[in-house]
Amino acid sequence: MGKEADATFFPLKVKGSLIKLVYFSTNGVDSSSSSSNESLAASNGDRGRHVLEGKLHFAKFETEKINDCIDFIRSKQLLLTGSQQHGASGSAKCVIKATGGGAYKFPDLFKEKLGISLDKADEMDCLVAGSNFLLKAVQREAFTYMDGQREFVKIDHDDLYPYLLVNIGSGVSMIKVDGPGKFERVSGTSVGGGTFWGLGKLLTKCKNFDELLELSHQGNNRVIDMLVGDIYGGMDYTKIGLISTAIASSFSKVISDDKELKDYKPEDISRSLLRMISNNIGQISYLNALRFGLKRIIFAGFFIRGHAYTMDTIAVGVHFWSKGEAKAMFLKHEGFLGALGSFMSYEKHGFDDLKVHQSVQQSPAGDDPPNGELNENQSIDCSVYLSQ
Ligand SMILES: Nc1ncnc2c1ncn2[C@@H]1O[C@H](COP(=O)(O)OP(=O)(O)OP(=O)(O)O)[C@@H](O)[C@H]1O
Ligand SMILES: CC(C)(CO)[C@@H](O)C(=O)NCCC(=O)O
Repeated sequence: MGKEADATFFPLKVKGSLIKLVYFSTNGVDSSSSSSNESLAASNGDRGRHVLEGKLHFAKFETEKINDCIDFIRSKQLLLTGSQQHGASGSAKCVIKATGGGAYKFPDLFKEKLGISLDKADEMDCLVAGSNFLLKAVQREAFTYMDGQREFVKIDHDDLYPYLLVNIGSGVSMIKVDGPGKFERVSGTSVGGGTFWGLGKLLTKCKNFDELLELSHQGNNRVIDMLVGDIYGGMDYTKIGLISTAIASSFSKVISDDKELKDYKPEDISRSLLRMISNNIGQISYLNALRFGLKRIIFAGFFIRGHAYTMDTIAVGVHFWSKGEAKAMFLKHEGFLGALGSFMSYEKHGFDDLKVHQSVQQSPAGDDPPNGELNENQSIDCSVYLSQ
């Protein structure tokens, strides 16, 4: 594969099931000598600094295929740093930012195979930095999802905080974000994306996550879940606001069925499981939003995968419990918050010669893939500032 870029900076989020990689490529344009870009630098009080125009790219790899990730880094020649390119610290050893458990697990492998050192960045700091960056800098990033419709939300920068960030990875973290770098992890639950994938794998024999998610499209959870109507002779329980089709108890129908696991369709199991976990996360999130008076709940993490049924369940749950007061929002680059945040942290941790220009535009909206998974192969045009 040919050389992808002249200057790259790439942080990793190496965790539980997936490795996320965000990298910057310039396509060889150093704008410090171009008059139009010089004036851009000057207008930001950054006269004299190199400005690199380029793109942020996003990639993910299953952790068990870490060698694919290493080959990718090698084949794209991601090992050049911007400062090396500019001769500022040509002899500097190559250090990459990494967050999550893998930063603790894989340093030797990266050292041995690529000769690079992993510099650990705090996971929560990175999640919040990544989320704030996306919400503030990237247009057409945050959206609501209702009745099968995605509606992009224009974020007013003066009215962004506070919000609740719910990161649904293997486990779930709920973080009250009050400003740049100002946040508190207020809650969490171990019933998250890993639970869906783990239980789903056991119960359906699916070999990969995409297969399990795909199955949920075709399933019918009523075969597995006990509905209010099953308990109340097909009627709503109007007095407490529960319609007959509401789930009274997830998975409870199987108790009275004289059936074994093999008698249930994997697609029905997958759908019930997805509904149970999404509902539960939606409800705990709403309760935490209520606890702190937050109106905006941003859901991220790779569990979501731009999946219509997942987003619908979460959004409907938040709408239902908050009686329309709180709003669930989703992000296009939902799974890359931590990796993006560690990208931003190059600035804080010794690489103080790197800044991402905030007024980025996204590549044309036409890039959106039709299957609703929006977060991959969606590069973001941006500028990186390098001090001399
Ligand atoms: N291809 C995939 N393989 C495995 N899991 C996937 C895949 N795509 C989506 N997922 C889901 O994403 C979850 C992991 O999400 P993510 O990568 O955001 O979190 P993480 O960083 O591994 O977890 P945590 O934050 O709890 O440490 C999995 O548990 C699974 O539900
Ligand atoms: C442990 C982390 C933060 C690792 O990413 C995540 O998996 C998580 O938030 N789990 C939920 C743990 C809990 O709050 O019960």
